[in-house]
Amino acid sequence: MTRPPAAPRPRLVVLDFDGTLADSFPWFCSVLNGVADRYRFRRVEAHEVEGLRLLGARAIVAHLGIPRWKLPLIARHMHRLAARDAGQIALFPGVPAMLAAVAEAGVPLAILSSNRADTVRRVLGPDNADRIGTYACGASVFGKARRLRTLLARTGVAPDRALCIGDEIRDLEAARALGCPFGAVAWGYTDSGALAALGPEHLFSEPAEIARLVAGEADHMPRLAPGTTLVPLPLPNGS
Ligand SMILES: O=C(O)COP(=O)(O)O
Repeated sequence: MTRPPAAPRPRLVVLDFDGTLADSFPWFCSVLNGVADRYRFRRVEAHEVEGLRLLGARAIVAHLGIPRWKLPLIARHMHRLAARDAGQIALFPGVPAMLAAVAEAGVPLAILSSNRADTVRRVLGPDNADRIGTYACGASVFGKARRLRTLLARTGVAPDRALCIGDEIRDLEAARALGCPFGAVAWGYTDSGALAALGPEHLFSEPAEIARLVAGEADHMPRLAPGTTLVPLPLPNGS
């Protein structure tokens, strides 16, 4: 049996932050119900968490009964709390080595996050932060596609050579909207089976796999079926 040809090496790796590089889900759960009380949306009981990890952000927002107009206020408050608590949030094991290996392979790194750039840099620490060429931070919850479009335009990288990596369905949707390949990580906020069901080009089970793929050593990664083409989706309104 012949193997599918290895994908061309990416010219840019675009990383999500929370749930992809930063292990912030325990912190997120610890502050969520306080934010729910303050902004009057549904509290989340411990037994609901696994079910919510199967859903995309739109479905979670609907489940919590959050009206669209409140979302930017809630996100801004959450990001203030994250800035306050940045010292409690750690990177996933293997992330610093992955960033170093990708940088060593000569492939530029960008971060595309809804979180604030100052918080992202603090959690990364100075050595890791210096490896990131571009910070596209502060995207609205559903505004990542627009940020990604700007990032691609600024860097001049063709969408099919920009490998986007994230842990949420909205990360995958942003990549698809621009026609970028997407690698889902199995260690983040969204359940890995729910991400796999959407047919990401790659599914990573540990950060070292990202480095191996980018360095061109891994043509065994799960891929879309041969013949599947990436069709850019229209950008959702307001994103
Ligand atoms: O802080 C958030 O709202 C989520 O951040 P992310 O975009 O890095 O996942």
